[in-house]
Amino acid sequence: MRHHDLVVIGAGSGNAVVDDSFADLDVAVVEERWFGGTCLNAGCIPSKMLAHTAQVARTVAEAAAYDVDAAAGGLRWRAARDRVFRRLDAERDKGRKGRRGQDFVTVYEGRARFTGPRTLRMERFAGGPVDVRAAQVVVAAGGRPLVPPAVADSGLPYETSDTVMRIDEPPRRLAILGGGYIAAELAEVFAAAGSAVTIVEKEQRLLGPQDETVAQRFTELVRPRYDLRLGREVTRVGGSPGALRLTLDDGSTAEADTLLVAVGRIPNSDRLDLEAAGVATHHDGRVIVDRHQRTSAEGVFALGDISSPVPLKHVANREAEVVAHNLRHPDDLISCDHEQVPAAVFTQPQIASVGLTERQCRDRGLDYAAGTACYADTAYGWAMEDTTGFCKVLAEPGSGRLLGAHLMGPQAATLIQPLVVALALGIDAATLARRPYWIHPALTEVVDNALRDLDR
Ligand SMILES: Cc1cc2nc3c(=O)[nH]c(=O)nc-3n(C[C@H](O)[C@H](O)[C@H](O)COP(=O)(O)OP(=O)(O)OC[C@H]3O[C@@H](n4cnc5c(N)ncnc54)[C@H](O)[C@@H]3O)c2cc1C
Ligand SMILES: NC(=O)c1ccc[n+]([C@@H]2O[C@H](COP(=O)([O-])OP(=O)(O)OC[C@H]3O[C@@H](n4cnc5c(N)ncnc54)[C@H](O)[C@@H]3O)[C@@H](O)[C@H]2O)c1
Repeated sequence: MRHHDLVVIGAGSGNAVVDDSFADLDVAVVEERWFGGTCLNAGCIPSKMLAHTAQVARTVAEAAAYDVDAAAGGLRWRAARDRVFRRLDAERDKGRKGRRGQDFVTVYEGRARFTGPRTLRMERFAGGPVDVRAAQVVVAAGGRPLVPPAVADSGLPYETSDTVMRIDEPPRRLAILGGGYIAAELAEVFAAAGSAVTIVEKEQRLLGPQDETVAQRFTELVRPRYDLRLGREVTRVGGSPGALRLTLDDGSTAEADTLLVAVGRIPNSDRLDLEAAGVATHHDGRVIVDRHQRTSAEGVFALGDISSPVPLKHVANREAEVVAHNLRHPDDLISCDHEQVPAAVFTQPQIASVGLTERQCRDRGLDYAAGTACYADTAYGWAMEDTTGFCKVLAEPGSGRLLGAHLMGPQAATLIQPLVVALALGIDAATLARRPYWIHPALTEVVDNALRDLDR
């Protein structure tokens, strides 16, 4: 049996664990699909590159609002897709080649599964299986799209975020199952590319877990753009490939050429024979880790979507830093928390949040105040002719301790960062508003105004 000092399962965020400080060890990385993982190949990065492209198309289409004459020629899908994936596929290949070129790293291309405590079988695509034993293992195998039985059992074709961004033509009619992150972002991409979009979401609002004002206003803003079927689920997928007929739970129907399934993701823990390794999981399939990212099995760590309560890339990256340190420093372990993780939805308008929502404040019985400000009341908001953007800041009355912040509007994902820093460092609302200067007339004034609104 082959021995390695360290085996990393999954070359997404797991790949970031291994740097030159591991060069004195015998390291193995096993990857069954694509170097760079979901983020690079089918997630954050292509979706944002396409979302930005959609935004450019929309800016051109709305240029008249700024007294600019522009000919809206539409989005050339194939060209945009090829531009995006030419770059990203090259990055993937560079990452793979770089790893293969390191003499302290063995790359296994294939699927890993446990056969016992810290022992694994590498089912290689070429060359047959290899059994290995490792002193330490990092499980970073991520997750995959969840496909409900009504779709899976239909025998009809469907797309997921793994495939839809690489299709040859935008569908004339796209139905999206789910109204969360992926639906919100990719609906805009395909609408800009010319698709008529129907969204079927089981809750009454899109982006339900967002702060209630955000979810409500976003849903209303996009209502004229899409055929929204809210509070509905699909009970049957019928028709034929390219001419699908979705039957919803109220008996209504929706016709589509293509169905995109975006109802959440599940961890890949069920494909690793974790029981053999003594690695325990939560009921939802996530690997159980302590705050040092250690699993229930000695010498086995986990990180990213396979274990995280917050399946986002910046969280996976932070966890990878923690694991990289802890592998090398067993007597000086570091940890990460998931308390105040910011998140953004890259839609038009953008959405960003950190900390508690108003509902969470109420559910926890917290006394809180809300300060709000509109983009339309700032000079740069005037420049942008913005009429819908806002910032809401939640704080403890008296102390001004920040509890949460929610923005919807242009550049929200960037504007929220001072609030993220303040929450992380325990800076109260009044200090954040009054101590630093806020550049005039930048969009950041909407954040300053929301903080000052808490005093009124
Ligand atoms: C469409 C989309 C958009 C997103 N946008 C954002 C965003 O804007 N911002 C953000 O923060 N997050 C975003 N995310 C989430 C983000 O992509 C994930 O949180 C992140 O990629 C998780 O990293 P990971 O390393 O845990 O998993 P992954 O990146 O999925 O990596 C896991 C790797 O393990 C491999 N693997 C799995 N099982 C095995 C096995 N048995 N043997 C060998 N290899 C295996 C897989 O092939 C994969 O390459 C998005 C996700 C999607 C789907
Ligand atoms: N900008 C970002 O950070 C970003 C972008 C895309 C994806 N992601 C990550 O990927 C994950 C997966 O994204 P997602 O959009 O698939 O999941 P999601 O959890 O964001 O949204 C899923 C939606 O589907 C609905 N739903 C569930 N079952 C349904 C059913 N049977 N019928 C109709 N609706 C149903 C849910 O109510 C929910 O609104 C996200 O949770 C996030 O972690 C992040």
